[in-house]
Amino acid sequence: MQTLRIGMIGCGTVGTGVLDILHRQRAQFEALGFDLQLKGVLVRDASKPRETCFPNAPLVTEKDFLNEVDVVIEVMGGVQRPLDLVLPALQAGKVVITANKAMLAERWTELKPFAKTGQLYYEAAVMAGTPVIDPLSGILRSSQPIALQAILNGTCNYILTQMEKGKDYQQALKEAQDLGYAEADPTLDVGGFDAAHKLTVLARLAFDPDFPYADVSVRGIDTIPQDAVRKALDNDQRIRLIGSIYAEGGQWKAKVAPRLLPMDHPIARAASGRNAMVFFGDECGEIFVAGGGAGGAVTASGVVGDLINYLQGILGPKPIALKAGTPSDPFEDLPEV
Ligand SMILES: NC(=O)C1=CN([C@@H]2O[C@H](COP(=O)(O)OP(=O)(O)OC[C@H]3O[C@@H](n4cnc5c(N)ncnc54)[C@H](OP(=O)(O)O)[C@@H]3O)[C@@H](O)[C@H]2O)C=CC1
Ligand SMILES: N[C@@H](CC=O)C(=O)O
Repeated sequence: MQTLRIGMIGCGTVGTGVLDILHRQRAQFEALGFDLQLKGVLVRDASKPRETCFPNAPLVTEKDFLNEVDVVIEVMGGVQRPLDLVLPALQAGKVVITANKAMLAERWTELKPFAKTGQLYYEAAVMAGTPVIDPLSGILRSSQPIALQAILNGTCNYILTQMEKGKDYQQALKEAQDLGYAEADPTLDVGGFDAAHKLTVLARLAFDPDFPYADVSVRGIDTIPQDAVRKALDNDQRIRLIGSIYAEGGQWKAKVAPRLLPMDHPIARAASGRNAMVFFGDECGEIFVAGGGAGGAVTASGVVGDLINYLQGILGPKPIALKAGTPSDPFEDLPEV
């Protein structure tokens, strides 16, 4: 049995879920030949009560234990602070698993070299535990990508679904926060920026490794009136916040915007709080993936899935450049709201 020393940064909605899975799945890690040792869990307030089944989780407020681990799991959030914590670990040759799409999108210059070496794992950063990074960096690479369209933010999908049921925007946002879906700053969700972070991660992974976050055109749902949501329903349509990547003039483009979707559109059927993605590839055709996109347990399952991949000898996803091919606008018939 090989000992694997783990250090975790953050123990909130996602971190608590990670601790639970690490405890519940310990037989699986042993079956893979690993004895996992949790050396520390960095938090702001170690005395705060936390609901986790992990016995005696070593909660600390000092980062020194990170020098003594093999794998760092970052589920804290933010941009500069987590980057300052994970970069030394990556530079020391350690593996980093993160759910932090804001850090990935905004500080790619520093992180990309470690994505290239396969030290950086980030399945949970996009669509939580619903697998998209894994297939896009694996089996779907055999196809020339044409376009991608997706619901990438669980909070917005929850809010819009609840507004369809007549609930007020503020009440629906409060519920999404209570469910653990929203970011610490919910402006990131409703303003479309969280979806833009995730779209950037996807764009770099499957289309252009250097796609700039600043090039994503972003609109959110914070100005969508209840009337518009109702009117769409009356016409057998739904308003959803859609992220899209497509080719135009020989270049990849990325856009986040609220759009009108026919009720029977595959991604319009994603239930309250869930995410969905359609990927169009020349050879594979249309591939549809849907599932939980926010919340503690499902996101934690993506994080621990990365750990299991690492333990099985699978490297983190490597970004590869693919030429923008056939000009495509899969949204011709999905008007912006
Ligand atoms: N919630 C979700 O559905 C999803 C979240 N993510 C990403 O996962 C990450 C974590 O999200 P989530 O769990 O919801 O966030 P939470 O706000 O619930 O948890 C954040 C954790 O980080 C700790 N923390 C925050 N700042 C500091 C600091 N300066 N020093 C030490 N510890 C700190 C907090 O400590 P304390 O507990 O003491 O306050 C807390 O344990 C984010 O990057 C988010 O974008 C990704 C996919 C889905
Ligand atoms: N705030 C995010 C959480 C997961 O990434 C969302 O609502 O989708």
